[in-house]
Amino acid sequence: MDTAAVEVVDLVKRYGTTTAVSGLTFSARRGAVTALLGPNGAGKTSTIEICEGFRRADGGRVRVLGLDPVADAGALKPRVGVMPQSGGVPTGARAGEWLRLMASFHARPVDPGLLLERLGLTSAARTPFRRLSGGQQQRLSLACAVVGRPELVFLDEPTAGLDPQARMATWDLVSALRAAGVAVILTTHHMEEAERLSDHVVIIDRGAVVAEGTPAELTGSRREVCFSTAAPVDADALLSTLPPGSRVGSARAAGDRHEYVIGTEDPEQLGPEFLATVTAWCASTGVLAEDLRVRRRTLEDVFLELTGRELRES
Ligand SMILES: Nc1ncnc2c1ncn2[C@@H]1O[C@H](COP(=O)(O)OP(=O)(O)OP(=O)(O)O)[C@@H](O)[C@H]1O
Repeated sequence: MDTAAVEVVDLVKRYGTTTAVSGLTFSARRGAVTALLGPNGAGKTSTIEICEGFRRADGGRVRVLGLDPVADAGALKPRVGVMPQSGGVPTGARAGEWLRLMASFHARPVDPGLLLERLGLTSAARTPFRRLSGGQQQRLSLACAVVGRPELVFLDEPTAGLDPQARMATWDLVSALRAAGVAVILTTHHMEEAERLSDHVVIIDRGAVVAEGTPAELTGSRREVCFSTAAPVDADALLSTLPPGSRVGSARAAGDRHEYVIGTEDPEQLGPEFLATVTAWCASTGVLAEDLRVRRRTLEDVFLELTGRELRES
């Protein structure tokens, strides 16, 4: 079948006078990871909860596996896994027992013991949900979402608050789901998570899509030269020694340092010679460029350029 896993067209969601989602359109392919990336309050959870059938839209059209998430909820339930941002498990339920119960509702579940092991939860199998750490609760919730071998899973902020090891385990599981042909839709405000995991990134701000594409399409596979100095430098003078199309991406004071980002319009231009020209100019003007490096443009940079604001929480 060729239909998208999820199709959202002109979605609108209001809470009283707040418009949380205002005309949002995107689609997510089967067998691919789609990330909804945006800052807090961008409308990601509202969107995903409408797709899950938990909330009703005030406008627009949503199809999940070709069906209506509210009218066809019964048909979708066994085919779709949901990991909410929090909750979903009774506080007194023991982790292992709850997961086995969830598995029993499905015709061909994953072995709950293996899933617990994979997510580092084996030693917590007999612990009631309320006694699990926040990270363990999240991983149990993820296990519940995938135990029934769904065709599509929604993961709302799956790694928020996880330690690096648990985050890796979650990322590995998402990659394995994708390899098994599952469509994964996740929300995140971590650009690294979106970049590392996703085939398709939908950048959302104030309830609407501001850009979308593969991580490489969005960042343009661009590189930039960054460095910092103790005193301000004449960036225009530096630019005059660089090839046409070079530009100062940013020049700003950060504490008692001055930080510079130099880029090019044509990604091919930023090679070894470009870097040598920067360092030669620094040498000729007596500037010590500290923390000098060539880095790839990130989704964070893209978001900043598009909205003038930072993606990360302050
Ligand atoms: N139940 C609700 N009642 C009133 N306002 C709400 C409700 N849920 C969300 N909002 C508001 O709608 C906007 C979008 O919220 P939403 O949770 O969808 O964004 P988000 O991108 O998922 O943010 P976060 O990363 O913080 O979860 C915010 O301004 C939020 O305060």
